[in-house]
Amino acid sequence: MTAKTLASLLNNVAVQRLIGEPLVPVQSLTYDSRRVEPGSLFVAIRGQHSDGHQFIDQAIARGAVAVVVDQRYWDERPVAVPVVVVADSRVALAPLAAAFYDYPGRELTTIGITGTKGKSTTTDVTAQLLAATGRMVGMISTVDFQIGNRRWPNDTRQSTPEAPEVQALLREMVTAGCDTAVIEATSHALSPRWGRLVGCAFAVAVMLNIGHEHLDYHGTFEQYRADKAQLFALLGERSGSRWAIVNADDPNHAYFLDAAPADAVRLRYGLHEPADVQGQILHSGPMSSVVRVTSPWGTTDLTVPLPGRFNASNALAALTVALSQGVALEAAAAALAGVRAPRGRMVPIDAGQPFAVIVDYAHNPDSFEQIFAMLRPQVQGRMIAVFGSAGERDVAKRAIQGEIAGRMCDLLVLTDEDPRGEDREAIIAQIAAGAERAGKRPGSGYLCIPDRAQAIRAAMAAAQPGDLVLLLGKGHEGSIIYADFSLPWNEEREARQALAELGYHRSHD
Ligand SMILES: CC(=O)N[C@H]1[C@@H](OP(=O)(O)OP(=O)(O)OC[C@H]2O[C@@H](n3ccc(=O)[nH]c3=O)[C@H](O)[C@@H]2O)O[C@H](CO)[C@@H](O)[C@@H]1O[C@H](C)C(=O)N[C@@H](C)C(=O)N[C@H](CCC(=O)O)C(=O)O
Repeated sequence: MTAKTLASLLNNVAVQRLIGEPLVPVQSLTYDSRRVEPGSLFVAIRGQHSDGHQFIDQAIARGAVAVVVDQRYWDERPVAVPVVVVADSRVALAPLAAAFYDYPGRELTTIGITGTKGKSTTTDVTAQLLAATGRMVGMISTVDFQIGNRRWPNDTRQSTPEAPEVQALLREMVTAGCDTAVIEATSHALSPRWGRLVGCAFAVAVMLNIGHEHLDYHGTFEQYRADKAQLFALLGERSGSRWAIVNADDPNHAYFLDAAPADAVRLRYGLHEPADVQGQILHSGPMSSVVRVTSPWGTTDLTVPLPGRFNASNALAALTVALSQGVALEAAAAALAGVRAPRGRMVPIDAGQPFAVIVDYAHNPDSFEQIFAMLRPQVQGRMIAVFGSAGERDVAKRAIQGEIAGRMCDLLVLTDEDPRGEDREAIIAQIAAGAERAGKRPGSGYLCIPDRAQAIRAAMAAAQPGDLVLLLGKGHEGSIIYADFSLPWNEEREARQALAELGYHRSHD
């Protein structure tokens, strides 16, 4: 980026005082002193573990040309470079970043997707759908980042990264020729306490569903809902057309529509309640579903190559976004039939075998409950689950996972997840204790096979036509961590390999 003056970055920032030269040129922007380079503006943030204000000297030593401090935490100590005192430095980060990167969101059709469940999948599916129908798409999701044809894993440990990362990615998208950005918008990111997505100039806001989650952060359900609804308020940053898209099946949908600017186009999609884009499930299986869609743009039958009714709803959300952006219904339906699940998220593995295989990242009691409850009604045969539990992490959950899986599945194959420094057999024994509580017995109800490759093979060998084999807990992760080494791992590839060994080779799923 070309240098900007400090003063030119402060337009939408609640500045209380500016001490020193306002026209100092700024070459980069960071909230981490360890990433400061000569010419950086360092934004000091008080966090949960440390206070960025303590690293101001370190930042200046590394070449920071100015600092932004939070009036609540700055001790007024003299600083050798210009200082901007703001009301809340965490909140200042997004407007600073948007200004620094020259508001790239305004040059894109920015699409924000929020909800409690299904954000990553819907973000990915929407990006795939728009790309397949001719858009040049960028994406920011928990699993991957994408700019045009380039895709790489999101290693930030955040679903919605901090504002400087978001704005830098959006600028890269513009430079690469993208016209559209699909952004997974978490409640943390949207919360006015953080406001990471301020400045994105959203053209489309999508609400998938609202459950009770993250109440430790938001305090109450009402606050959680209000924080998520910020996405719809952010449509107000956009000049020109904007769309507010909600799931009519969620009882909170009207609340979200109310948060959107009065002139935003409002669209509801739904499988059950009356909606503009109305879906009716004609068939729903463990690996795919067929949905009849009736909409102002016409009627068609949609093949959704993703497991579960829940994904039929997510697909309708993606379809509604595409329709709002002028994609013809038939073209959108054809593109949807070819989408893939994001890496490790409910990925059906179809090599032509007579039983279903799904790879998913589910690795805690909550996600176990959900995935089993969702898939159970769709499985004619038995449900076989392969999973483990992480070493050196939450010990209490192991037996609970075993108990839930024992209650809801027919056969469990207990194996390694990431044993780390712990005894792998001991972890498995703790899971097995939970399975025993649910009435499972070794041999008939559960098998203990620490070697994950062998465990997958044992599950496949046990599967009969109509059964479902669920491979859980690894998802997109690229390794199994042991005490002294990491075993490179690719669950999808391992599943395909195991199926190939049984004689099932079809690869174009
Ligand atoms: C728990 C939490 O909210 N953590 C966030 C927080 O970290 P923290 O409070 O621990 O930061 P800290 O270590 O105390 O440091 C405070 C400040 O000093 C800086 N620092 C620190 C050390 C140093 O040498 N120099 C320096 O400048 C840090 O860069 C930081 O700016 O501040 C960091 C910088 O802003 C965030 O990156 C970090 O997000 C972490 C990675 C995180 O996990 N956040 C979660 C809560 C999150 O954002 N989740 C949402 C939703 C997830 C969901 O829906 O499931 C998401 O969008 O991912």
